[in-house]
Amino acid sequence: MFGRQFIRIPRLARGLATQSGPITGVPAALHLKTGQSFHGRSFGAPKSVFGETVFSTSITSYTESMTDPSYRGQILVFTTPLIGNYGVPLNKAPFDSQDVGVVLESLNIQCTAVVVGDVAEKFSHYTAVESLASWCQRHDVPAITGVDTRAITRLLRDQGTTLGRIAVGSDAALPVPAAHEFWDPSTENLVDQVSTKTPYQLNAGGSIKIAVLDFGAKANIMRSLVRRDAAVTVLPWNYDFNAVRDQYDGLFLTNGPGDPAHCMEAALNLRRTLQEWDKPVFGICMGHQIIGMAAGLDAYRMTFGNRGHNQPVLALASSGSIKAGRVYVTSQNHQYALKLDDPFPEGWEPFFINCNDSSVEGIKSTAESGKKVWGVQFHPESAGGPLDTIEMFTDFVLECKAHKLQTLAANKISGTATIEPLTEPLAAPQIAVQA
Ligand SMILES: NC(=O)CC[C@H](N)C(=O)O
Repeated sequence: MFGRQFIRIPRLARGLATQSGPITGVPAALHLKTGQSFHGRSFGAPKSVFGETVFSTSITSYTESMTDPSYRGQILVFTTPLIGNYGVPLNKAPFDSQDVGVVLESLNIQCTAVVVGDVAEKFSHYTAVESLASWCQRHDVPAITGVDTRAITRLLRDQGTTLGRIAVGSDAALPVPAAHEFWDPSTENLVDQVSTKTPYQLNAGGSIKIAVLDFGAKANIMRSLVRRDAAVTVLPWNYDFNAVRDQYDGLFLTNGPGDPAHCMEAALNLRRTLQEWDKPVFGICMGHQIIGMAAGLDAYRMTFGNRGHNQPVLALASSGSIKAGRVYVTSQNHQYALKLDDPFPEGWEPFFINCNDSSVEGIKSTAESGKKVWGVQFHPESAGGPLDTIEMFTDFVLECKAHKLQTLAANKISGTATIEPLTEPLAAPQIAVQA
């Protein structure tokens, strides 16, 4: 009914559109450990890889998702059928006090491979410098198009996250490998592969000092702290923060890939911190799981992880900008969760719960505990949005400032320090959602 003339691209858009890198036409397949195969064409690196097959329901931000270190070891299936239409930006920013050296979430593609229904062969965006295909090829990441991602998603939604293989070229015609041949990324400490090896600083002149334990941080977490005038010191995931904690006004624990059980060392260090130190602590995703483990909760592997930018969570308690009884739409990427123990460990309470599957989405220290500790399973800073909970960063920074002021005032009374004036109120965060 709709002839070609009705979907013609206007002249201007045609001018902006750029040819993609080559879609090779080489055969490729997704093989699942459960025996199913999906056949399509390769548009990425000409090699075969194993990984954990997961799906994301995000409609935008394929570039942010693919550079999120939490996707390490995973074959990422996008449920949105057309991927690649706005290309890939130049992933470099000045490494200075205002930014963290990258435009996306990290410098490299972090997922093991991508699976899309229909890769865009032309792209158009004012920041784009290359196509999704050429980006994958340059980063040696296999990618497959022309498969029924709806069927794959329905399968994963029924049987849960499944180990898989992207087979490219002649491998695509081979039968599904034997079960024991599939590589299981959860057996490895992936955090150790993506965490910084040496400490580094951002925005050294900031008005409060935050230590960040890096489990595989998304760059937008650092930006969200720096934009609120925090001086940020990024430490390796297993750094013993207790040795340096007196220098800081707050502690932040980032997201990160894989099974949190591999990071028990960090949870035990944190347990001591929480017992002996009363400054604010905030954790996101893996960081939230580590806080929970330090508090005595168990983490478990979910059959169906949550990945996408449309996960609704219900606040069970009020704190700062968060109001009990409200539902917030959040960005998520996780396979593990904290158990909803009843009763919760003393001094702790559930903060958020997922509206779809009732999993724990956040915990916090109780008012009676005298502590200021929060962990959330979702990503308040999500670069692809939504930003419903972004003000949790402001809450954290303000709590760090308030604690600093109280300590200085107490020391002044005891004659051991002078009071530094608080800097002017925090400017409204300037968060630009990247295309
Ligand atoms: N984004 C994250 O930090 C993920 C946490 C953990 N790797 C999980 O899958 O649950």
